[in-house]
Amino acid sequence: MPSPSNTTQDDLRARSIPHMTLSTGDTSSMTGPPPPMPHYLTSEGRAIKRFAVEGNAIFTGGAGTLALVNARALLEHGLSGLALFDLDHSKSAQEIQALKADFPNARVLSIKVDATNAEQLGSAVKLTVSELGSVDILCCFAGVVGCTHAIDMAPSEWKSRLEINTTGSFLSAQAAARQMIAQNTGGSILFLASISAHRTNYPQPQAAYNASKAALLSLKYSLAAEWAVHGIRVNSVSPGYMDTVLNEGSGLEEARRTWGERNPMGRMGVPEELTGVVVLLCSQAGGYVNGADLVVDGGQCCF
Ligand SMILES: NC(=O)c1ccc[n+]([C@@H]2O[C@H](COP(=O)([O-])OP(=O)(O)OC[C@H]3O[C@@H](n4cnc5c(N)ncnc54)[C@H](O)[C@@H]3O)[C@@H](O)[C@H]2O)c1
Ligand SMILES: OC[C@@H](O)C(O)[C@H](O)CO
Repeated sequence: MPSPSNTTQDDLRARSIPHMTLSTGDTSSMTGPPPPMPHYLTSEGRAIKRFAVEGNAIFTGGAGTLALVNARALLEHGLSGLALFDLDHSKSAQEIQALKADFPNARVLSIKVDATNAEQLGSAVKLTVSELGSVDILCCFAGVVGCTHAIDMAPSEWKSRLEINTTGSFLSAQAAARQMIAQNTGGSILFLASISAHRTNYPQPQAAYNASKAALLSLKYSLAAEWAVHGIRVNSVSPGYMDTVLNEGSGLEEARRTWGERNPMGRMGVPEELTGVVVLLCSQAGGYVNGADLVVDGGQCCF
């Protein structure tokens, strides 16, 4: 595994734009030919489907509602192989069987992995590579929410939200990026942030969840900057209130009504409404999107 310990930001920048120095405005500083255009921008490549998804993808939280809907969308756009990492696949066994039946030409794996455990992640990435051949896309969907007033929150609850939502996403990205760098193929990494990273939710109190998701917005900048030199893009998606099990349950009936009323479109989102940006970020159409966060919330953040 390459060791980044002696690599500075300047080294990385020099390697990523080797054709020019870092002085501004003076075109005489161009010292060589510009790098070749990515193949999908060449005249030959323009004919290809820009929203085609190539290679193999890992989804953490892979038995969750949003993960399964978005994994299906990637398969519909050409994904070759899929590895669903989750603590518990039993609750979604039927949906996973349906994916396998609907895409008989794709390989679909379910692997029990705790996304907060670096060792388990490393082993699961190795298993994915031995079964599918490569890791080209990582979508970090593992996440947990909880509604507790900050004043009452136990340290254990605070730590648990950050451990799964933030640390888990970082460790998953690190494990996948190590593999992508070893392959020398580049790749796309996606964090599931939330509008909770941008705004405080109303009416439910969820300070720990919000902080854990806001950290992902910062993390994707750092990783996008560090790993672009390896052809790895790192972005995030911030959904608003989507109608999934995460937002069901006793005590949330009133909140669900409020979320709809405070949305310019007057409703929560349905999981399929997230797939457009996920396909974009995982396909060549998103080839120059790096370090970005795309909000999909029906306008909830307008107010
Ligand atoms: N549903 C929404 O409205 C909404 C909005 C914004 C962001 N999100 C985010 O989207 C992601 C998916 O949400 P969802 O609605 O599909 O929820 P979900 O509960 O259906 O899916 C989450 C999955 O993560 C898994 N998981 C939890 N901890 C894990 C761990 N340590 N290791 C591996 N897997 C683990 C769970 O088993 C579950 O299958 C979450 O990160 C959530 O915070 C959801
Ligand atoms: O902010 C929207 C989501 O992150 C989340 O679904 C919600 O806040 C959980 O109650």
